[in-house]
Amino acid sequence: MAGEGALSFSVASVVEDVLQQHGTRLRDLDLESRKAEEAATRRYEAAGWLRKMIGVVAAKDLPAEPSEEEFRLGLRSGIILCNVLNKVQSGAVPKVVESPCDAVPIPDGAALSAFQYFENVRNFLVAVQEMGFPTFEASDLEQGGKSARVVNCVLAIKSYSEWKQTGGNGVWKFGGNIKPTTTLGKSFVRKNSEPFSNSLSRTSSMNEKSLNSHSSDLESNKMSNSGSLGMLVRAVLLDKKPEEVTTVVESVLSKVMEEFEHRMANQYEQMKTTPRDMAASHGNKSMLKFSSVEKKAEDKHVKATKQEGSFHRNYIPDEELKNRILKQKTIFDQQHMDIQELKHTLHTTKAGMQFMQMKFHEEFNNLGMHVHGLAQAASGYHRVLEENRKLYNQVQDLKGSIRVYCRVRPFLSAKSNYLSSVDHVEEGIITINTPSKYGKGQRSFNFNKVFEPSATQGDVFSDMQPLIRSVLDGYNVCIFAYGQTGSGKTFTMSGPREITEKSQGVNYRALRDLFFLAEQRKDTLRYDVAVQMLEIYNEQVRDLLVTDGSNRRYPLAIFFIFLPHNL
Ligand SMILES: Nc1ncnc2c1ncn2[C@@H]1O[C@H](COP(=O)(O)OP(=O)(O)OP(=O)(O)O)[C@@H](O)[C@H]1O
Repeated sequence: MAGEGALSFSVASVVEDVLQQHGTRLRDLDLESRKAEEAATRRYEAAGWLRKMIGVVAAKDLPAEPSEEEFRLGLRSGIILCNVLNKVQSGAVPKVVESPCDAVPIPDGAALSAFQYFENVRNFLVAVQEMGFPTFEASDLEQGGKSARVVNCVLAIKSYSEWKQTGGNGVWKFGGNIKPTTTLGKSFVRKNSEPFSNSLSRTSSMNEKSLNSHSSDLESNKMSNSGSLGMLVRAVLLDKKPEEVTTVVESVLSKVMEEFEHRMANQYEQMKTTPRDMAASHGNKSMLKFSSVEKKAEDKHVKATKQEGSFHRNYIPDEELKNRILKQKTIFDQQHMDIQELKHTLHTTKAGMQFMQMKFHEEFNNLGMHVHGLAQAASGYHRVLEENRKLYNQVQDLKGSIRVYCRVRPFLSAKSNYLSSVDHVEEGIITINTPSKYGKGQRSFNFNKVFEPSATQGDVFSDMQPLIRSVLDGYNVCIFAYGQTGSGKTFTMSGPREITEKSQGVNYRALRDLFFLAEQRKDTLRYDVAVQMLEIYNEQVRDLLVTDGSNRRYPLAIFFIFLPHNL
């Protein structure tokens, strides 16, 4: 269809232009003879088709190639026309009056009976008009020289019949008009259809030219153009010298090519415009139902066709248009499905988020309750701890604010054979053998605890250790050693000359415990540690940690010792 549309321009008019350029005798050409030839071709086609439709016998009055007069006489009874129309559209003419004396030919020029005239031809014309075909006047069959409109009407019926035989797909077109598939509306009737009448008077207006050149159907137009073109070419070449023929032919061909390209460009532009219009209407209202969009596109197309009467509009391929609409519908449906799927996903995600938010709040509340419980437990723990400390220190008090321990130093290696004055040790009581003038005597002394010579440094410190904790709880504690020279005071408090971890005395062990406990409690308590070291010797007190090098001694009279006591 597109190809036909592109090539459907009047080739004759193009040739005409070329001939005018070459100064030929175009104006002298016999236009009338050309018209007559064209009319004859169309008439033969109409007659041939009518004969074919009703059979040679029934069409005996209509020759295969009738003159204009033979054509008129063959059809004026209306019988052939009515029968053919009924074959094309069953029951189109309800009643057909056959000739009263069929065997007797009707004399030329003899008028038919009024009965036949009005019944057949009028019924035929009414039916034709109702079906939307180009019609003619009944008098056209009574007067000579008016058969062109009759021919046009017959060819229109022929075109419709062929369209129906091919399946009746899409819309039926004839002479630039669109005929609906179901009903044939009166709005498509054209009464003054002179085929190819203006093929040689080419105008600058594309629309006018289209209307003129397509007043008959496309096929007949092609044939007419072919015949006309042949005549033109022959006429031109007859009075041309042989050397001029090449130039003229070249000009004709180049002009035809130029016109062809021009028409192709126009056709292409229109094909681009139509989908763009549809796309615009689809794009702006993409969410509307497709049916309404389709209807709008159809309406727009029909309106444009009616208003503009553009030939090219009619040649927009219907199948291609349908395919495009179907394709766009498929894309639209797919996008609609995608949107639905996205909506579903969004809904699911939203529900998931809400569920997670609810869970989060639930767990956050649980955590808060748990933390609250822990805080209460911690508060209780601190109360219990405080109670524990009090009880602990009370135990230390009960053990005695002043405790006196006795440690018996073992014999030094050089005096290992000596006899010990200690008789025995029992439950904090040490019994000493004391010589007297009355014989050997014994004296016993009570202590909080008596450490025998076998007691280790660790054994001695184990009884001091609870007091170290009381220091960190705010109690004052004093631990000192008392005894004669060489009895082991330094050994007990510090250790031997070479100190190991095992031989460390009370001072090292007490300080280690103090720092260990301070480290344990660093999250809740902070301790400041200060050291002072004094020597009391020969009734003199000496500061052992002075850093200025002085060796000052203080009289013992001003020195007081405060014993550890519960504050
Ligand atoms: N429990 C003990 N086990 C083994 N050796 C000990 C013990 N106690 C003391 N000694 C040893 O006895 C010696 C004297 O001890 P130490 O120097 O401690 O006595 P001291 O009381 O400090 O004397 P001073 O008052 O003269 O300073 C040292 O050689 C020490 O190693």
